Amino acid sequence: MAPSQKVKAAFKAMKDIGIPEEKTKPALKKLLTLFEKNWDLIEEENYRVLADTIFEYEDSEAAEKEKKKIPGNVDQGEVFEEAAQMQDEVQDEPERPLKRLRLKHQGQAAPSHGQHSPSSACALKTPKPEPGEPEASPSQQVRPLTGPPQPVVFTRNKGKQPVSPQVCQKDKRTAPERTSQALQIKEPGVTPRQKQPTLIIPKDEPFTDDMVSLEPLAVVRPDRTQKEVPSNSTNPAGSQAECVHPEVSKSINGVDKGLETLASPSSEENQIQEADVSKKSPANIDIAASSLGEVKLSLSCNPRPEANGFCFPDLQAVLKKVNDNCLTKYKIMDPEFSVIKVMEEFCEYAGKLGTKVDGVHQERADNMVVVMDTNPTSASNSEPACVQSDDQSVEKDSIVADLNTKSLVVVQQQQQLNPSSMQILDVTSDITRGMETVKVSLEKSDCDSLPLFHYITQNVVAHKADINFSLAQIGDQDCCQSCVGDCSALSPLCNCARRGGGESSYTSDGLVTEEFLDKCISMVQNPEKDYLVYCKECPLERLKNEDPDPCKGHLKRTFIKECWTKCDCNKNCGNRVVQHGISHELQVFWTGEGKGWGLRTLEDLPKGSFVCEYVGEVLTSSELHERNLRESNDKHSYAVLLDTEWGTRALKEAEILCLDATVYGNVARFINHRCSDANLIEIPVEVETPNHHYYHVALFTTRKISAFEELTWDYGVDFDDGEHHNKAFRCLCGSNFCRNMKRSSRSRSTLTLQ
Ligand SMILES: C[S@@+](CC[C@H](N)C(=O)[O-])C[C@H]1O[C@@H](n2cnc3c(N)ncnc32)[C@H](O)[C@@H]1O
Repeated sequence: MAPSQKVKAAFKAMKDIGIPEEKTKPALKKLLTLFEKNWDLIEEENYRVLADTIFEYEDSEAAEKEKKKIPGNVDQGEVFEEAAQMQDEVQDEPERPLKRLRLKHQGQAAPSHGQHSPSSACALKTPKPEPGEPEASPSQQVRPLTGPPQPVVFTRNKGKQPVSPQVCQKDKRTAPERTSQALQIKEPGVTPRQKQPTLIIPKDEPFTDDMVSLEPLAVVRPDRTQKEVPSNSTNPAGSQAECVHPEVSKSINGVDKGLETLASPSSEENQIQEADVSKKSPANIDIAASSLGEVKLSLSCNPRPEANGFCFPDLQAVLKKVNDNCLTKYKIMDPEFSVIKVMEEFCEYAGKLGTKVDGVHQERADNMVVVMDTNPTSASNSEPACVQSDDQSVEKDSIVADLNTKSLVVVQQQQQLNPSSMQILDVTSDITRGMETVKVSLEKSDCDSLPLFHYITQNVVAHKADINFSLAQIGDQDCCQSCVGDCSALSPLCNCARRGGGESSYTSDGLVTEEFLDKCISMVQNPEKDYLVYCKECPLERLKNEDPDPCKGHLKRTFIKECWTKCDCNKNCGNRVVQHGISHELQVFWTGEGKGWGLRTLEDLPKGSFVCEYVGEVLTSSELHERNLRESNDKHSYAVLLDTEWGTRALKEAEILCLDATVYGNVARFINHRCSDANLIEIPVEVETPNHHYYHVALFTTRKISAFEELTWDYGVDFDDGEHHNKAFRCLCGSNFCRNMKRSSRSRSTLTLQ
């Protein structure tokens, strides 16, 4: 062929692959000079060397342009756009395969694609088709690419051998998987003998659930103008034998929406918290966490700027170097120190701080106190019949009575309470942990010293307290089976309402009637008058002394009888108040008056309002006595004595019941004492029992109370009873009628804080 025809043929070959004449011309000139017009060399492999030369010109032009760009101004979006563009080019420009082929020569990203093109300089192996891997057919010229740009790894072409991309060794997928991702690019006009190389683009790492559920917490990126670097591999340092994938960080990818980003300040903006660090930073650190506790820590190590390529060195060697460095640099004395241990600790603390207990994250510890799930009494006693209505499961077999939600629950002892099982309680918002229908907040100050206790909403029976009862015990006279609707509005009164002294105890507003209330107040304030009964041999005195003192007298109280399960009236009947629980906003606060914590109302309360029940463990007076002997050092006392059927017969100690709110209690355990003119009064309320052996201690307002007033209750403490094993506190109630100052010889009330 004449030289002019050879030139024409060269132009045509280039034109076929989309290269215009003006680009071909200088390259061809250069080659003719270089090869001394040896056209064979130029024509070889369908003018391969010519195409390469043209691309080299192109690339050096692009490199020139790159140099003019200001480094560091590339954002993640751009990076991705460019990377995605590169993929698009693979898809959209099959007519320019040689450009891709040329990349493998360099082992680096083409400057025209920016510094973000994935590449590796250490991929030197000749391609080995995977066993069973079918060769891509010409029809597979373009494969649809999804997701981030993937690395294409090439073997270096020495001399004039056809170059082929090599599947990275890291790609351990099965042959069929790879096949489906294979991309063959056919150069136009290529004869079978001149078969073009097949570009095999490694598939994405298998897309697993854990990847989906990971979201970057923080992306610490150094200079983005630096080259994307390969991630880890355990190749020996300096080995050029194997290549590694330049990973495309999922954090850059910006996928995985809707996943938990713990450290992200804003969930609206792509949930990536990004910290720019010095351009000289040697690493990218991505930390991603899922709500399942998985944490993915991704370190991308940037090679030194002068590096021409990068292969990850021996991981052990790196770890050793870091360990040694830490030991000296941070003056760590422990020779056992290791970076891996630090990472384990990272996981440990992430687990601890991220663990939800009772729906509350532990990291919100500022506002929390730890409630220790312990009950020394229960733990020290192996009696099987313990009652617990806290959030522990209830064994049906052991329920003594079929009770409604607000009544006593008797269950088999579930387990010994373990002091190590801690509960986190967000006490500032609600010390009841949602157990009451209203929140009981805690004023934030000094909440650390809030005593540890189990919040319960109804009494629980301790070991020996004998309060077995059943529906069968409730006779027709003890309930209202023919009532419909609201019993408090009935005339004549129903059986239940009448039991409160012939008058209805409640108004239609759910307040204790004025008359009933005044009677109760008078009873407590002037007990000597009419309401005391005396035992021949007082069991309480017997507990204190073998040679008992004479009975000091017990109040003969007036009870409220509420309708209950066996009654046919409406569940919202006006004769059901206490059983519905707390309905006013209350707050536990630090009194700062030497009395410790106290309770106050956050809303105005009219006279006769039900505030709360005094709830605790039901135990016998002898059990309480033993308990007090054992734990005599407690700062505060939380036990009250229940009245019983005093005067009707000789009572045994086991029949006298007490409520102890030391370990299990409700908000009432914070109510402080005030002598005589307290703004609350306790009224015994009969709900599920037809007798007065066991009942509910309900606290009602004695007058109108303004919001933020402290709620107080006259415990009926006899400050002169020096013989009592549990010394009464020095009263700081501030009342003009304080018995502690006057040392009055008032008789001991039947409801006495022990
Ligand atoms: C049922 S607790 C009341 C809540 C208690 N203030 C607290 O911080 O847990 C009863 C204890 O509170 C203290 N207390 C109650 N009223 C008091 C008063 N008027 N003067 C001094 N201390 C009082 C006593 O230590 C008493 O044993």
